[in-house]
Amino acid sequence: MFYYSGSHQEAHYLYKDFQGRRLCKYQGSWYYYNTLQAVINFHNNFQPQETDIILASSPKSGTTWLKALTVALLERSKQQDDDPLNHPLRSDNPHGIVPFLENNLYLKSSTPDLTKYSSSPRLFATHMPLHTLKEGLKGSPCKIVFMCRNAKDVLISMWYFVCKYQRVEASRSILESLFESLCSGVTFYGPFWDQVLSYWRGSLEDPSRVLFMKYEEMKEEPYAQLKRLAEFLGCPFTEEELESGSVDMILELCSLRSLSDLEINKSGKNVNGVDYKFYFRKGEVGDWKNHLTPEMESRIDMIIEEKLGGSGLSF
Ligand SMILES: Nc1ncnc2c1ncn2[C@@H]1O[C@H](COP(=O)(O)OS(=O)(=O)O)[C@@H](OP(=O)(O)O)[C@H]1O
Repeated sequence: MFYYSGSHQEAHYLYKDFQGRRLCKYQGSWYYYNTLQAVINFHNNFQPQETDIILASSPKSGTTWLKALTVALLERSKQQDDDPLNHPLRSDNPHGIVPFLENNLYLKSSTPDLTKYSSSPRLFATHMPLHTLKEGLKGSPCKIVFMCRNAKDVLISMWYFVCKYQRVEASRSILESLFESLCSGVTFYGPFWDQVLSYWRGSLEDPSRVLFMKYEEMKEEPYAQLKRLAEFLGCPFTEEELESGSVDMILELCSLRSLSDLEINKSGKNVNGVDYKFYFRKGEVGDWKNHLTPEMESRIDMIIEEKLGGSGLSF
């Protein structure tokens, strides 16, 4: 058992993930040890600004897409020239532009280059649940956007990602291990349901501060959802922009096909050495139907009913 003495909270090494890596529980969520250290660093060192924007999500829920869309929205007022080739999304992956708050590489630095969006508003991302995020924000009223995705598609997306990253075949046994972890709640940043519910409730309590978005709705009605995001962030599209097709241009720039076609996303890597191309796959709703057995489907459905029933949130 591991006791984290630098905090009033206890963190226990209680479980191992499907690869045998130890996970510690902290404030109700499971972290690898190095991420837990980064969360503590965030709590201790982060200096929020009121205008900061935090993009939150569960892993494999559309984080890359949300980052790209938000960068593109904010870039409208920052672009110094009209040359589309100078757009930051053409020379860097969204993960290179919007750093995670729980990233030791940034937060341990004595002169932290926290974000390429270092002028107001700064942009950050996180997979932490809302209560853990709020502790580091220290009462700052910054805006938080959460992207949620159907748990079954998240599972399949994670399966493919992990296998590509580990350079192993996407076998049924790995899928079954990930499935068991999802159901037991012992997943990196999990339990999935608790994390999603924290933001769902936060958005109901304070809709001007927490925007709850769904990957499936983004796919279904991208135009309306992008306008919704822009309005929430305080940078709505003007009539002129709407007439000139600005919404569609941003959606096209941030589409999976356009982003994954860029050289940076074909050959680049993130600060942890992960190939950027691994962040792009099919981007489909319902791909789980091709992979989960009826038994797996009904077990997840039962857990969703048990955990989310009565909350008003459904997938
Ligand atoms: N631009 C864009 N549009 C739509 N969908 C996209 C986009 N970029 C990435 N994706 C799909 O999102 C899945 C990866 O999730 P994340 O970006 O949350 O991954 S991560 O948590 O940041 O590692 C993964 O989903 P799956 O295809 O189902 O695996 C990606 O393909």
